[in-house]
Amino acid sequence: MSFESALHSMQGHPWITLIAALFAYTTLITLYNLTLHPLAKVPGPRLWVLTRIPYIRALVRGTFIHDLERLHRMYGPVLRVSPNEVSFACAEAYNEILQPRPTRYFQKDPIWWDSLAGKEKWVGNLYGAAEHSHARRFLAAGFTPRALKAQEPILQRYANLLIERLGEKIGRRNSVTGAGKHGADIDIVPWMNFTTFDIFGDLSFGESFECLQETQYHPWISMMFAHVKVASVIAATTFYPWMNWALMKCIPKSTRELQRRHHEMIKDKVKRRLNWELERPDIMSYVVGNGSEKKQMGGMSFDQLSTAFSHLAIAGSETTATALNGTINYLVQTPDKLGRLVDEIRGSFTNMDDISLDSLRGLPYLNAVLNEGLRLCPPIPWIPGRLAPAEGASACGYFLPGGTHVSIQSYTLNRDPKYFTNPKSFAPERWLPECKEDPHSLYYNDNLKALHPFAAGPRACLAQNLAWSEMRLVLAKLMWAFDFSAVEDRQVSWEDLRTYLLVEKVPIVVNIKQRGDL
Ligand code: HEM
Repeated sequence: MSFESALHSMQGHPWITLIAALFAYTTLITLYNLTLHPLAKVPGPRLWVLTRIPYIRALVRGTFIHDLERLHRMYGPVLRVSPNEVSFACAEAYNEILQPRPTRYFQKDPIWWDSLAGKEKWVGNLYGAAEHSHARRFLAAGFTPRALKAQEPILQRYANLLIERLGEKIGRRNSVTGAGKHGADIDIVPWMNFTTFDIFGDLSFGESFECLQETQYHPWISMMFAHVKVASVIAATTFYPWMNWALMKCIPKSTRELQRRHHEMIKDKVKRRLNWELERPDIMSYVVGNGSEKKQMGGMSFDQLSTAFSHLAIAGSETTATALNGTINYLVQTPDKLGRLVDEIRGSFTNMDDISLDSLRGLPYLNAVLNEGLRLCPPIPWIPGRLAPAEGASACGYFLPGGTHVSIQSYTLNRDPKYFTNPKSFAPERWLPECKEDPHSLYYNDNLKALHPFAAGPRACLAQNLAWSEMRLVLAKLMWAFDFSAVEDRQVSWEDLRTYLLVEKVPIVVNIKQRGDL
């Protein structure tokens, strides 16, 4: 049959025509994506290159970082993960993508950042360079080393409260079970979150979330955790507007109402804080001024200020808590490292009250342990959502046409043997200065500069000083006051945890007892 007669016989059969047209379209798109597309030379698995479905499936199932690690190991550090998205697992990407040049600015991708943060803008999702740096300047003053020094009493108060409450819990458990010197098996995950949320609440609103006091999550925090999982699904579907529309329709009215009420609660907290006449060197004071010297709120409206602080609460608490959870989980599974850390802390201080932020900065093993914890358990395991500039740009040797979606896989990179010897082992020693000076050291060739848990460039984490201070203080006081050990049959493998933008919460149960020698 000739082509004309085939066409002729289709007339009067609209379904056949439709199916043939779809088939022809799909074949052309497939051929284009594989051969003529500007990203055709970037390696990647066929199914991912041709459609976004495997990508969305991985996000929804929480296996994204593990799937991408596996694919990067197969295809290399630059990977095409959908028709128009490239994932990078090479250290240069932090510089080439996150450090803007006059002719090259990878802006944040609204697909990701609007779904994560909502339409109301704050520093995390202001896309233009100028508006972002304006907003960041106002907040940054509250996170400088000088500001932190003034905030230290607040950090100390909650670290001490954590030790007190844990001590009570161990005591109560022992009196019930009669376990005495065996201590108690405790899930540390909520405890780390209680502490970091309470610190952030006090530093921002002048009132904690009372988690340590009540030994339970504030309902607002539970809702935020649930939202992060949902946001990951929402972000995944935003690539297909119809899918996103359908999903949004499925969100029950009651959930929207809950969100609205919680937003109102944050507004109330901000309102109360704004009415203070007290001089107080907290984060909010740098934005709104102190006492009678109220400023212009950094040019922000009241709603913007509330939105900013409601996002900061999660950016600033969940991340630090995850790093601590992951680090303690690795520590109890490596008793020799745990012992060395305990010796360093207990050998450096006579009283717990002597432990100060200044003194902790100089403890080499503590800092090495935390760097290693951040390497293996990065609280933000991948830097999602950047867009190649309209004129296109190169990164890690590949040209990316304008509008290409890009991301950096920190989790994959941190476990790459090219950068770290025995990459899956928890080895704080690699961070000690003596390893870098001794060519016989196992870790001499490690590329420590490949680690960027706080990202890089003008949008790098605004509060690295605060995060480091909290992590050092909480870990040091825990090690000073208690003896930790693993609980048989309750060990968690960090590599098995699912990730929905943030790492899933599973109980990390460890044995804690009052230190015996006090
Ligand atoms: C261990 C703890 C923390 C880690 C690993 C961490 C990591 C990061 C990373 C990777 C980014 C960049 C995200 C991106 O651009 O895609 C970021 C941004 C940010 N972080 Fe953190 N963070 C931590 C703690 C905190 C704390 C305690 C706060 C505040 C109280 C905070 C506030 C912010 C803010 C405001 C941004 C956005 C900065 C901007 O867009 O200019 N973070 N953080």
